[in-house]
Amino acid sequence: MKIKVCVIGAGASGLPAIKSCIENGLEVVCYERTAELGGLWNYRPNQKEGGTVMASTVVNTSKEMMAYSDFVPLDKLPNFMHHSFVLKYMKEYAEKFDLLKYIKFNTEVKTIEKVDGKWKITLGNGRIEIFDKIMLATGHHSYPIYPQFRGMEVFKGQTIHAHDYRSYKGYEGKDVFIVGIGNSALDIAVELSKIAKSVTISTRRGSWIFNRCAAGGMPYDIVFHSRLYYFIRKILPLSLVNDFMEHRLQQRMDHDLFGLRPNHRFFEQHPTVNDALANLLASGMITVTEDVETFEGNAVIVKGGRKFACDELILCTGYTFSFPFLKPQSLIPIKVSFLLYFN
Ligand SMILES: NC(=O)C1=CN([C@@H]2O[C@H](COP(=O)(O)OP(=O)(O)OC[C@H]3O[C@@H](n4cnc5c(N)ncnc54)[C@H](OP(=O)(O)O)[C@@H]3O)[C@@H](O)[C@H]2O)C=CC1
Repeated sequence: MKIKVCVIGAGASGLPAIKSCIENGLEVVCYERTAELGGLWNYRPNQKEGGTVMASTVVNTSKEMMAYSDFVPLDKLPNFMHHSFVLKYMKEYAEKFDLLKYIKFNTEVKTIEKVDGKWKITLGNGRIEIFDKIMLATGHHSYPIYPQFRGMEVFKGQTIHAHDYRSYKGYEGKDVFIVGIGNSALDIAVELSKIAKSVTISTRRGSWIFNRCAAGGMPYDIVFHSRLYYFIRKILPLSLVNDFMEHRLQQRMDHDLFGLRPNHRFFEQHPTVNDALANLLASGMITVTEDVETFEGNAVIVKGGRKFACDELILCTGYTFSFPFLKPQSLIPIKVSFLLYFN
């Protein structure tokens, strides 16, 4: 008898998971909560639950590095794709390998329990299904982290998390204050710098800012995975490789001048990728400042005492993992979310 596998989520991971099951002779069913595949890449402006990209998102991994190894993206596609191209690519992948027939759309998984060594799945419509194995492919951009800052209760402006940001509309002429310096923060800051009255980014420890392309226009992530780079990283001490990278980044933008230099070395953290920030800092359209200290009615005060007018506070403070449908939650212990990527 065939092993019965349930894949939950028809996004970037769910699709190849279905394909692998078929290739390995397993019986597979995929449950997808929404009406379309693509997960995060399925842009839904009015989406509240789950995650979705913003209207202008261009992925910061090159198509050469993010592609499925068995489905090469078309040459005519740009190296760094707008989210609509990413979604189209995923749809073509699903069609090419005939995956759609395994996906039950508009089907939410309510609970997953382990009963007598099998997985009991209760669906939104109350139906119960039993599987031998499950694969969770539900993404990790659904549960935003909301930091609590001192004095936040007196703030009279509007507060949202990057999770709920879709486009620049509504921010025209506003004083915008952004917390965090990850990729969400910089994509939003760059977009709003063109239309807002002011855009300030607050960071508690800075970041190395990296460009999509290396000198000569080759995507950096391809250069990094070349044999030459692997060789260099193997023979040289990491501190020297860090020195080299940091020197290159300093040549593009002085991280000290703009208060961006972090305590960590380049290869110690996920880098922030942004091509426009350097110019916008140099032209005063974006300001970088210290960590938040407290709030006033329509202002944010940062450590050291500087005060910034603020109508719109955007928390770009990242995400946590959660699998609320697991009963009990301890079925997958989450100690450090980072581990889930690698284990
Ligand atoms: N164009 C693209 O391809 C995009 C890709 N992404 C990806 O999505 C993922 C999520 O990105 P993102 O949403 O930026 O989240 P990240 O987790 O990458 O960044 C969160 C930021 O918030 C800061 N932060 C967290 N908590 C606090 C706090 N209490 N006070 C002050 N600062 C805080 C962090 O600072 P600290 O470092 O000090 O912890 C960090 O700067 C990443 O993998 C990113 O690469 C996101 C947007 C666009």
